[in-house]
Amino acid sequence: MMLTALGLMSGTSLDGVDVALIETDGKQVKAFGPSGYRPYTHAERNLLRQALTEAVHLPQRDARPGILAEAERAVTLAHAEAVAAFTAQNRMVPEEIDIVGFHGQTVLHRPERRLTVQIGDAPALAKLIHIPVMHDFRAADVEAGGQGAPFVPVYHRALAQSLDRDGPIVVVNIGGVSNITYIDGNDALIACDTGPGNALLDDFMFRTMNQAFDSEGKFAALGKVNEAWVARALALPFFALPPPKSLDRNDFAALKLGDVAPADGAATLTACTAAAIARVISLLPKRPRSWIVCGGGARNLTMLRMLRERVSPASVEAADTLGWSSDALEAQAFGFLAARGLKGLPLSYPATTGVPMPMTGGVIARP
Ligand SMILES: Nc1ncnc2c1ncn2[C@@H]1O[C@H](COP(=O)(O)OP(=O)(O)OP(=O)(O)O)[C@@H](O)[C@H]1O
Ligand SMILES: CC(=O)N[C@H]1[C@@H]2OC[C@@H](O2)[C@@H](O)[C@@H]1O[C@H](C)C(=O)O
Repeated sequence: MMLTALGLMSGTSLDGVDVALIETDGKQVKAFGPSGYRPYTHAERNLLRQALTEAVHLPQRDARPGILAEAERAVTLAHAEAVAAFTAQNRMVPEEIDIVGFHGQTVLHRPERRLTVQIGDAPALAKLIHIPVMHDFRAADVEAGGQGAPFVPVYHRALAQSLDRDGPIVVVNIGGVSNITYIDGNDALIACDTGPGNALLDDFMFRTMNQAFDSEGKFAALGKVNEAWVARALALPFFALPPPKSLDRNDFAALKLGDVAPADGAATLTACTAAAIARVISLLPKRPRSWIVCGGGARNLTMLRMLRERVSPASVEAADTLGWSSDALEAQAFGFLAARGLKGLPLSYPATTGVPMPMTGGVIARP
């Protein structure tokens, strides 16, 4: 049975809520619907940054001490507004949407402690938008000993099935953190986080240039890469670990550039992200022939160039050039995952998160 699923994603970049509609049976994507975006206000972004700091000490996933309760209310309301604006703009009524996939906002990710925390009140959201809401996608996986991330690989696989090209293919998501899905026919689905995405670069641009990000990678294009610094960063043990593996947004926050010219710093951090993605090649069964890039990093032309240089002679394309949506892809993925969760299909596998057996997940809150 085909479902109309609305995915809601608030990623580690803390920029806003992505909304996307898809029609799917949880196996194939019948159609992409419209998508939308509700940016966080400055106040909300600050609140989320504080929540991330406070979450470091969380003992369990349902605890909301201090500012976390306020941050959770803000996340829930921002998502309710995002859905209301989306349905109004597309002249839809709640009855036309079968299920909402609500990722929430990750504030802490510590799979080694069997702990991953996404804030957002799904029962409250369901009541506000009058649609059943699936949430807590990562919890069952982490409880069973999995990494709890990445979760988009099953969606990457569904999209890649419609492509007519020789494998292996890698789909790369460059968000706050970067992750990859390796697809080689029906035989292999391997996934992991690869290292930093845009988060270190965004934080650096904010500190040195008072800008939220390096638009199109124009600033990094003016700088010189400190290759020795990149090589030292990539010597950290995480990069040599085989997949599956995952990261918290702030796992590399201690990587400091020291005293550098801002453009050189931006170039070096951009190169670090590209090099960390390319580093995964030696951990995969075969050398990928084709790289498809999605997430906000796909708009960073310097990032794409640096990745191209490092994975050559394989091709590197932005997902949009294939008719996929770089921006809406993760939100679509959580709509797709909600449909899979409703049907009891696996969301994660031993080779995507390290969970001992294919695992379904998600919890439903009804209005
Ligand atoms: N035009 C652009 N030029 C360069 N970089 C951009 C552009 N637009 C967005 N980005 C980068 O992409 C980031 C947002 O990416 P995205 O929305 O994929 O992240 P996310 O979903 O929050 O993260 P994650 O995948 O880690 O959950 C921005 O913070 C910025 O660094
Ligand atoms: C714990 C968590 O929220 N992880 C995010 C983060 O952002 C990118 C990368 O790290 C990925 O593992 C994951 O998001 C995507 C949507 C995923 O689960 O596939």
